[in-house]
Amino acid sequence: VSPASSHTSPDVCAVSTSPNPACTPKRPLTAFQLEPKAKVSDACASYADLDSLNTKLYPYIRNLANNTDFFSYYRLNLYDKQCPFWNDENGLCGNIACAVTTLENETQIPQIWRAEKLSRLEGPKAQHPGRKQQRERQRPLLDQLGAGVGESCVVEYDDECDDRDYCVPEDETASGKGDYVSLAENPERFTGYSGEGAHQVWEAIYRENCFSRPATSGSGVGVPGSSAPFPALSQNQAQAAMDFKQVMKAHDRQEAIKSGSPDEGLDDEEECLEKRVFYRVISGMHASISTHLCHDYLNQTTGEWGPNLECYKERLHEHPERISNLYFNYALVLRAVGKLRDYVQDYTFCTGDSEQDQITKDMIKKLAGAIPAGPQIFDESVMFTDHTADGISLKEDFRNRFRNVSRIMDCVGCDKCRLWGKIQTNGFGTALKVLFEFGNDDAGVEKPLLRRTELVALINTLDKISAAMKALERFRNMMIAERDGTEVVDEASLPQASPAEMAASLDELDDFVDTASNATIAEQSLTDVFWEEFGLVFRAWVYVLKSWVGAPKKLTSIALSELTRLWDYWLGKPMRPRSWEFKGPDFREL
Ligand SMILES: Cc1cc2nc3c(=O)[nH]c(=O)nc-3n(C[C@H](O)[C@H](O)[C@H](O)COP(=O)(O)OP(=O)(O)OC[C@H]3O[C@@H](n4cnc5c(N)ncnc54)[C@H](O)[C@@H]3O)c2cc1C
Repeated sequence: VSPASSHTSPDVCAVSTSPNPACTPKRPLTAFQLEPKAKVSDACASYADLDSLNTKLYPYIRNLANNTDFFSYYRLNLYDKQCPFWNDENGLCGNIACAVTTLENETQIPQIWRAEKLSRLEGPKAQHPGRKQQRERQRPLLDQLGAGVGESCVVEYDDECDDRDYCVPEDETASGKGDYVSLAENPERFTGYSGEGAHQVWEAIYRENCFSRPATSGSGVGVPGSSAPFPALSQNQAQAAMDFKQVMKAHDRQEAIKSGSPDEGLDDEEECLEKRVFYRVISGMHASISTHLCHDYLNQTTGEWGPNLECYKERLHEHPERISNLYFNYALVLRAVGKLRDYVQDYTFCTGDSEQDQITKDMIKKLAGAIPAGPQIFDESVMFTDHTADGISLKEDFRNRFRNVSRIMDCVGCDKCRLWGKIQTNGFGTALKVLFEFGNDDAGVEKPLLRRTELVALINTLDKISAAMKALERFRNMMIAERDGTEVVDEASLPQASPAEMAASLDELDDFVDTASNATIAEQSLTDVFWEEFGLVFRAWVYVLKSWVGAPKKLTSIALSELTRLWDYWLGKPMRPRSWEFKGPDFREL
């Protein structure tokens, strides 16, 4: 299956089973849905809500992830695990030499820019200490990460596995305890990893983990069964949900017939919310990775790092559904972090270092407290309400498949990509664990323990999505500047804070928490809607007028460009590529 065909969004069953009125029924995904006020489908907040929340939280999340010892080091087994899915013998390419080869003419570019070099981990590393050293707790990492690092915040004390995990725990094997690496020194950015190796991994992630029909469960690790639809809803609600599902299916079928594509998969009753959510998590993670690599891109001509607008256009701007999936992930992970508010109260972040422990705890408590409580952003309670006939729950199937994705990460042939791939799958796994195993805020549910690596992965995953949303904002400004021929007004680069600045940012968040705790995501009044529509119409008029005014200049440059091409042709030279194209208007430009 080619990547393109296997990755079309399985958004075929827009089931609105949600009892939460803030969750609107889902429409098929189009660019229209990226209008700021539109709700992110399957989540409960709009793009604008999430953007404004992120503007407040972003510097704070950055600080937490990058400037606390607890959250800026990660333990993982990066080198000793074999890809369990393929090897060279069966003809599929899975080794590093094969995967990291795609910069053209590697030998002619300076060593430092070569993919192999770019993909390597940097900074200090420390080996996981033995149990005896852990027990003594006096600098158990023997200063390997540097003298200034609070080691009691970084070391993960070995404990038992929990069968409610969504990921393969990093300390799974007795022999491979892994290394500690600095996340701040290994930012997620362009590495040059691409080609067959990278595609194979993405394909495996999408293909091996797509939920199959009950009768053909062979490809994944889980065993999907047939689920009874909507047993947790009242009869009327269930009927309404079924009716809605039928209407959406009929619509999708019509669309498929119109577009001439086969009706494959549309009759699959089992293709619903949870399965779509699974796809969206993966695709949103892929979109976040693409955003980071386009935003922190190496220009191999100048040797400078910076945003690459063409990369953004190709991978994201032209695929609004990918951007939508990234926003969806933000809503999901944010909701999970918000749910940790009470949990972290008694959590020990740094054994023996009460000052650092308190700072870290305060920061995460404030962050969790600033996230609107309840299902205003994401309502997990509508998921996993049904059970399969043979007792295997959809949740278990979902969990198994997620574990499989985290195993596939061992097949990534670039160290830095593997590091961030593993962290993010662990981060999403932890978010799912918190959402679906922690009960709802109260309820006396016994909460499973979260390992240090899980918390670190969760916060760093949130940091990655949050930074990706900021990068997308910057790209949007660059697009507008390119269109209008103006300069981009660049925001300050990412914050690097000292402890004093961190304390100040705590105060700022305090103010925000006060406002946020009273606020709900506001329902719009009729007047708001009127002015919003009015503004839209007005901006559309201005847009059309501007286009008319700019038309003579544009037509002249098109004519010139075509004449130059004709001249090339006349001289028998290779024709230079067209510098213009036809494009419909984009709602985001309004
Ligand atoms: C786990 C992992 C981590 C990586 N981390 C990095 C990194 O840190 N830095 C770096 O430079 N490279 C990284 N890569 C490589 C990078 O993701 C791309 O594979 C590479 O840049 C080649 O890009 P491409 O344009 O060929 O398409 P790819 O991104 O490889 O995508 C393959 C196909 O998937 C589909 N697709 C793309 N995006 C989406 C989406 N969001 N949702 C659904 N379908 C989609 C498209 O059909 C596309 O043709 C990583 C790869 C993996 C597997």
